[in-house]
Amino acid sequence: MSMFGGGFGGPGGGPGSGSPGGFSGSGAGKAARNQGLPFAGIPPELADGVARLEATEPPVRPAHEPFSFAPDGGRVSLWSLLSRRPRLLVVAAVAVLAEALLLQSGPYLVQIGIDHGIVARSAPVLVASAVAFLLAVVLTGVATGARIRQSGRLAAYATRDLRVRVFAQLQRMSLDYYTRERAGVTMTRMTSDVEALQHLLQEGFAQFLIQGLTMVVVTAVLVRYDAGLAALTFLIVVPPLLALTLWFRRAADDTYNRQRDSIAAMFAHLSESLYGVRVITAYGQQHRHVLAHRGVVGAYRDANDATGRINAVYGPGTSVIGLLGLAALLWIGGRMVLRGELSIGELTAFVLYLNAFFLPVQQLVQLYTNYQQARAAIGKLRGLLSTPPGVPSGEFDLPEVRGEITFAAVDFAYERGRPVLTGVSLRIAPGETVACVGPTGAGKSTIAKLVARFYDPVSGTVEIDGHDLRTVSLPSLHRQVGVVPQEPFLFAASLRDNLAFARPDAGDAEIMDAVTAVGLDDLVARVGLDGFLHERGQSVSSGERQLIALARAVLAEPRIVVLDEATSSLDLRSELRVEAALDRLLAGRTAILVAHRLSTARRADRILVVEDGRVVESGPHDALIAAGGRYAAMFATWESAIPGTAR
Ligand SMILES: Nc1ncnc2c1ncn2[C@@H]1O[C@H](COP(=O)(O)OP(=O)(O)OP(=O)(O)O)[C@@H](O)[C@H]1O
Repeated sequence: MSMFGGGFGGPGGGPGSGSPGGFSGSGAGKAARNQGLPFAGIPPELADGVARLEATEPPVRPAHEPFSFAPDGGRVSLWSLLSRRPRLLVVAAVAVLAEALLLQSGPYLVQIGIDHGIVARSAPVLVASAVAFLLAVVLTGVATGARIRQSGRLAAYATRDLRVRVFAQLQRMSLDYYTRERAGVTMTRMTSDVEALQHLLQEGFAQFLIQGLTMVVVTAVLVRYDAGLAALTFLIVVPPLLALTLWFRRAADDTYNRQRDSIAAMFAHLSESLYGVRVITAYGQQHRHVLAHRGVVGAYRDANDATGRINAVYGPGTSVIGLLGLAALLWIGGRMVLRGELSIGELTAFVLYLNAFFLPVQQLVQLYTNYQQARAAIGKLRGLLSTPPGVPSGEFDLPEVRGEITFAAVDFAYERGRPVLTGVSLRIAPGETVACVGPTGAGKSTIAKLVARFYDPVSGTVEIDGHDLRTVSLPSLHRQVGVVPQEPFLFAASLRDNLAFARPDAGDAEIMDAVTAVGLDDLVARVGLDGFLHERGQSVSSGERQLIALARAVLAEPRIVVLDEATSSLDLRSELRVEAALDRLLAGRTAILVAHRLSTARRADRILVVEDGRVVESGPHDALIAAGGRYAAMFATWESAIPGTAR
């Protein structure tokens, strides 16, 4: 899009020149005018070309995905994932059934060919059985193709559903979850854990059915050929196989859980190191981090080693049991052929079928490993999905509020036994601006967080216009409470998307109003509304980040503003711009500010001094100065420390 705005602006405006033009002619025209260039408009042949291209595009259905704050419940199983698309499931199951049955016709046709063709010296029977064999091979190929395609689609849908469901749950979780859980662990749930399931769903589900069915069919056929021989063979094979499988299951439970946990630890360390790369580089701690990573990767290696060890026993163990069964069959069956109780064709078919019995056992061993892995992954996902949000949404839709905030005897603690706020009671009138000041760690930000309902009080209530926030629905609350955090977060997206984050439907004119209100016009002129901001806003200055956050809040038009003032100091010009933007944002709104600069606090209607989780003083700047209490002392210290603080 910026190509149109920049590219046609004139000789000086290359695609990278970043003029603010959008696709619309007016935006591009404005850009050109800003540069003092005549705007030639979009050439008609280009516009026609775009129209033709649009006409050939298939209609795009808007994405539909219901979302609510109702707890997920965490019921997730392989069956629940597959059964959400019953039609696809039935088609896949039919393909599996056809494949399994067709696979079993081979040994039977071989037996007919030997006994009734070769031994009976009948060429037509031999040819007929050979043709039938060929046909069975072709049909098996077709059924296998259909099975792979359908089960692949089924797995792709099931994992897509699961990913979206887990993501929705993450959106539902409140801040306490994100404090507790490391980002890397959450990433593992979404990547490695879901992938472990995908593998099983894609191949495992069909293979389980095919191999299971094969075993049932083969058992029936073997019994029909010679019930005694079949019973004897199973007696030799089944008990040791069962014992080995039970041992494997117990051992796998533990080792695969360890594997999941160690992958999560590895991702957690990786993501933290990526986020913290600037600190690591600044303090030259790369080597220490490499060693630490070696530690977590080593734990993952150990877990893989453990799974490898148990697989090294289980896989060959089942093979040996199968081969011993085959040897026993040859010995017993061979003697029966010698005694004339069994034809040579029947023994051949018996041996082939027994082979066909053990092939699935081998496959099932592999699948069982996948299954154990997937079971561990499901356990972890279930844990995440069944975690209720610490701050559940209420039912009541908050109507348009006047903006009165009341704290009634509020106690709060992030961790049990470590109180952060004690007995806080206060009332903020509609339209009033209140600034919280006090020593670091006193609980100022916590008061602000309770107003935005990032957390609930341990006891007491926080109310807006007399409505206890616990009863209020979160979307209706967050529509009316705008939060400007201490460190504004910017997404890797265009400036427009970042500004209009709270109101994606806002038009360019509204966005530009907000931009002008906070004095960000020069940034927009430089990078354009379509200009791309890099991850976490690294490509803009810290003052600009603060102004973008303020413009975002202006555009959201909240009744109540909760603002945690940035502690990073700005140059005088930027600070004055931020202060002016703040005035514009707070005008006519109820506001609670966490003020780290007393220059901000003194301009508020009222100041709350917070110490040790209690409000110890409250009043306008002049009154508190006249009272000569803690605020007056803080202010005197601040004034003497910073020269020229008359502002
Ligand atoms: N998520 C959290 N989990 C546990 N303890 C926390 C959490 N957030 C803050 N705290 C603790 O709660 C206390 C109050 O923190 P708060 O952020 O409200 O202080 P503040 O007055 O805003 O400090 P500052 O001026 O440094 O921002 C501090 O002791 C802090 O260590």
